Amino acid sequence: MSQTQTHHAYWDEQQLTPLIDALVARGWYAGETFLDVGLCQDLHAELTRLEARQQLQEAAIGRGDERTLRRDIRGDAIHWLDRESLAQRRYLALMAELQQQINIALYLGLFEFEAHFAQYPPGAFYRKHYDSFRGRANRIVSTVLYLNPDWPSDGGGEMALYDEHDSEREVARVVPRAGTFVCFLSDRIPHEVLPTRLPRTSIAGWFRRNASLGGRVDPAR
Ligand SMILES: O=C(O)CCC(=O)C(=O)O
Ligand SMILES: [Fe+2]
Repeated sequence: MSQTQTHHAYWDEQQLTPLIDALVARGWYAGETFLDVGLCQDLHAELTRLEARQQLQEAAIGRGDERTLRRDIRGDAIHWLDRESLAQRRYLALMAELQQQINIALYLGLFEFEAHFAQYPPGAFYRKHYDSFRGRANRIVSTVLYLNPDWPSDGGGEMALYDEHDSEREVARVVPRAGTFVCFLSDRIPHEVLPTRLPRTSIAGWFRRNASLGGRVDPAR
C-alpha cells in the first residue's frame, strides 16, 4: 500500500465520504442499505433469542442516582453489546473502523464505542431528547442501525431528527428498515422515536470521549 492511498478493511470511500460530509455540514447523516443485509439478519436473530431468554432489561433514563424508569418518556428494552457473538464482533469491528475514519476527518478524538440492542414493543416511543449535553459531552457521535426486515408504511416508529438551531423544525424522518444507518452529533441534534405499531428493533450506539467531571471519570452508562 502506498502512502497516498488510504485502505479501509470494511468501508469504501463511496460510503464514507457522504457520511463525513453530512456530519460536517449539518450534524447528521442517514443512509439506507448502508449495512450488509446478512449482518442485519444475524443481529436481528440474536435480539430475538435474547428476548426469548428474557435477557432484555427495560431502559432507564438519567444516570447514577437519577436513573429512573419512565415509560412516559422512553419505552424500549435493551441489552448491551458485550462481544458475545460473531455478529456483534463484526458490527463492533465496523464501528471501530468508522471511529478511526471520523477521527481522521473531524479530529473528534473519539475513544471508544458503546452500544445496546433495543426493542420497542407496540405503542412504545422515545420522546424528543439529546443524547448528551453541551460542555458535559461524553457521548460525541450517536449511531443507530435498524434491524427490522420489513417495515410497512403505516408501521410508525420512525425516528424524527430536528434542526440543530431550531429544535421544532423536523429535518428528517427515518423509517427503521434493516440496513438503514443514522449517525449524528450527540449534543447537537434533537431526535425522537415516534410511537411504533410493530415491535421495532435496532442497535443504538455512541462514540465516546472520556470526560472528567469534577475529578471523577464520567461513568460509562
Ligand atoms: O432508535 C432510534 O431511532 C433512536 C434511539 C435513541 O434516540 C436513543 O436510544 O437514544
Ligand atoms: Fe437518542
